[in-house]
Amino acid sequence: MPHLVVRKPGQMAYSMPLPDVLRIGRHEQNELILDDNQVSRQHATITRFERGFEVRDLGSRHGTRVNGEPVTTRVVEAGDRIQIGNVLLELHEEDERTIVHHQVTAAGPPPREAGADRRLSLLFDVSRAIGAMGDTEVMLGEMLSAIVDVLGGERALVGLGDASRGLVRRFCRARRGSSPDVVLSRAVLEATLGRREAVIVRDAQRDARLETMHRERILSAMAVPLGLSARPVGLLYVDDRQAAERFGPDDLAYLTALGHLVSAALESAERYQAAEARAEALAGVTDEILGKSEVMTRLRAQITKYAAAGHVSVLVRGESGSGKELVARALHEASPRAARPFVPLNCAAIPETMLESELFGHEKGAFTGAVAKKRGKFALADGGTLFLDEIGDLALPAQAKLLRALQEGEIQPLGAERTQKVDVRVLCATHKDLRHEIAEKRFREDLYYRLAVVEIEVPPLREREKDVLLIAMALSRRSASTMGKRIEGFTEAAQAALLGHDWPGNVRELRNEVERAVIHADGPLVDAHDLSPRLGAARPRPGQPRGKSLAESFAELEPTEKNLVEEAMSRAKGNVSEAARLLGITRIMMKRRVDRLMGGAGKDED
Ligand SMILES: Nc1ncnc2c1ncn2[C@@H]1O[C@H](COP(=O)(O)OP(=O)(O)OP(=O)(O)O)[C@@H](O)[C@H]1O
Repeated sequence: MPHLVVRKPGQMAYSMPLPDVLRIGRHEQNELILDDNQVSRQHATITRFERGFEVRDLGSRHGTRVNGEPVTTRVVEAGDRIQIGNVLLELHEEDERTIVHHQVTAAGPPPREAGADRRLSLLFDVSRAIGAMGDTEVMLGEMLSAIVDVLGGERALVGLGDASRGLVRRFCRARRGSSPDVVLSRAVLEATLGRREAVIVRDAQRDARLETMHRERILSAMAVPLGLSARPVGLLYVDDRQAAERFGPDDLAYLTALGHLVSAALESAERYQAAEARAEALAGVTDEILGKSEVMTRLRAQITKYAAAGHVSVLVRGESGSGKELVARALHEASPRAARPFVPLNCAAIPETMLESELFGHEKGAFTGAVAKKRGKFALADGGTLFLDEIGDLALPAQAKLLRALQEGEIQPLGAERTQKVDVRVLCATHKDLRHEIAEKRFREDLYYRLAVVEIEVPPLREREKDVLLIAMALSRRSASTMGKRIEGFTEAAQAALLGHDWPGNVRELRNEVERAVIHADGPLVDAHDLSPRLGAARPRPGQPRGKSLAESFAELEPTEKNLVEEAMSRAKGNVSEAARLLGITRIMMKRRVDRLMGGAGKDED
């Protein structure tokens, strides 16, 4: 069958069967559309006649050449090269080669033949499946079945792998009644995975080199490499054991287009899975931070957001024991620096004279007592995160040095002659109001802006009452398991005591309290008497300001009570029993209140 190999510069060469009349040009009505600015809309024709083919130029602007010569009409035969614009057309009488290799590029020819609708619908289904970002395995399975159906092959396969490892995963579908156990030919693997070429085997039995195909009795096959970037990720393959010449160059072009879609799908699935794994890892990090209250949910979201910006300084504010360090650790662990060290330093716990050496390190003999060289926290945290707790307690001279280190991105150990570059993310925490400290000239404003690029506020436990029992429950289970005990929960009295306390020491105090209670508990439930006596006090009423005695608060209820009693008496037109009914209390209780609050103004109907 005579056919034409079409070679466009920088694109995949392909071949097409020659019809009786082939119109060539830029216009869509042509059988061979060449999108090339040197090609006229109706450029030339190739027409079959008895003894061969004739090329005719249709008055094109840039002309038609055969074997380099400009022509108006010319009889052409196998081996002739027709130049139209920048495109070279080669005429072949028979398919001399059984294997046609093609360079793979993004473009392929439009399939123009019967069955185009089914092909289009397969393309549509595949692209839709990819858009849906569903299960990749299901998508591949469906696509392979459709390839078998649409291209008329026997078996279709997606193999994942590369030239060095071979195929590490396979997905295969076969026509009904055929086995999907495909043994791939080495020639196919070398072409697709090794050289990244598409390959078509038109009649394997005519090529003695294709040993595996002979053995497996495969007659026709096609394969295209998968992978959009330079990295090959596998191949898409289809074969047939019943017929030679099952596939033509158009089929190969079509398979190439499908291969591009599958490659895109595989690459986005890979990115999607990596993103999911990262999100899961992040969730694991913030899971450590217990609490389901709205503020804690917001806090976890902030951590995830700020962690991603792996260089931004964060100031964590909150009362002592509220979880500031826990937040800082989560910020580190969820950040791209997670594999590098997290180095904490409590600025309040280090004597002022030692602070500089703690932060920046010192050389041997830098000062009295410096008997050996020491690396500072900055150097230890290189590539990772330095957590400066109680930053509000840092003395002014140390603040100046810290600012310089942050500005320059380098440190100078005490006694060292040279500075050294460090890549450190600094996270800070404080229970102090740094703006107040700035106003009092105890904290440098420029350092504050450097450290507090973003701020996270950890709320005190008393403001997230919802979390108290939840955290107590989780921590009690944790403590119990380390002590080899079983704790199922807290009695109602114990719960009331936990909720009644206002936790000035925050979660740290709650953790200590729970540990203590678990030690004391005899059964599976922690009771009120297992808790420390200071938690035994009755629960303050909601909204009761902290620090007031119960008696004081109770006294504050009197005006409200008086208003309600007067209102009820007025509506009941002075009838005590009726007023009592309105307030839902007994007549005697009402009478007492009327006497006390209204000076016995009510009518007594008795
Ligand atoms: N939301 C929480 N979930 C679970 N444990 C918590 C939570 N908040 C704090 N903790 C625990 O409470 C203890 C104190 O927390 P952390 O040291 O982070 O507080 P802090 O605010 O940094 O305290 P300080 O200011 O005194 O250094 C730690 O054991 C920590 O694990």
